[in-house]
Amino acid sequence: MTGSLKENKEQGKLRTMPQRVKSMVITGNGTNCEMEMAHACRLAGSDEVDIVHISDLISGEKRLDDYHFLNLPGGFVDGDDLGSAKANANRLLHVRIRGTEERLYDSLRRFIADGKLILGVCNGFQLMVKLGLLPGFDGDYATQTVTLTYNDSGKFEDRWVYLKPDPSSPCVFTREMEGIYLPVRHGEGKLVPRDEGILKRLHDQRQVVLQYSDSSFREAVMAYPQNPNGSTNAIAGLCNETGRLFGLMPHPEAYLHATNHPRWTREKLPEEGQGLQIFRNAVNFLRREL
Ligand SMILES: NC(=O)CC[C@H](N)C(=O)O
Repeated sequence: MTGSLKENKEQGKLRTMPQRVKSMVITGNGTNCEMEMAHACRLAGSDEVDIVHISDLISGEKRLDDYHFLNLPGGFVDGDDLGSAKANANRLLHVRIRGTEERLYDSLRRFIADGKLILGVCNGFQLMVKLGLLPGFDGDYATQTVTLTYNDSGKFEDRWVYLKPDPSSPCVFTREMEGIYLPVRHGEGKLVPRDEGILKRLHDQRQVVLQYSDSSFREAVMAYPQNPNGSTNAIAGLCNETGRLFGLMPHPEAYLHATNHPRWTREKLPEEGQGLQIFRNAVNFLRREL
């Protein structure tokens, strides 16, 4: 990380070379969107992208410290037993890295303290919430204050949704983005805060990054099917206070190219899918800031 900075300082100038951005995509135990996440990171310009099995983090073979951008993909980790991502959250919280006293969670805390970026999609968002990484009030990441639970419809929802971003949110991933159209595919996407105070704080601190909306992207919508799960205040995505941790139920890695769009043969669409901008914002931010 400091290599290029040091080299450039030695040449008597501040960094002129762009920082090399290394991305990790965690997989294993039922994750199934890791290839698409890795593809999105590569298209966004990440210099290195590794798909890493969680067992290789536990064994110490791979280290979070060696990366800048952590991707937590969608899927069915541990078969959704005990509630989506709950068992995996406990794994991260309590399992120690082999031969050390450090838990995976400790390395995650260091990753966050270093100002790096984490993106959780669907099952990855569920993991962040159950770990307390989101909304992560006051950096108290071990306390869970919101959950993602069963859709009001009582069934798995697989549809495209309209999303309204909050332009005043500190989220680095959605900068310059207006209305976004992306697919959801989940059984447990309804966001429920612990109490009214938590909900108020989420809105006051502009941590509600995305809301399910009408097709003009103007109004947040509580009604089904635009709001596919009955999520409180139509919340589809949250960031932490710094905007560097972001989780969302819809899948940005599933709309990288026009041909991913359900009506691509009938509508005139830009060649690039809207989801890619989320990854590009992350990579560009890391190049600038780290
Ligand atoms: N696509 C996903 O990541 C799904 C997450 C989780 N298995 C659910 O159904 O809610």
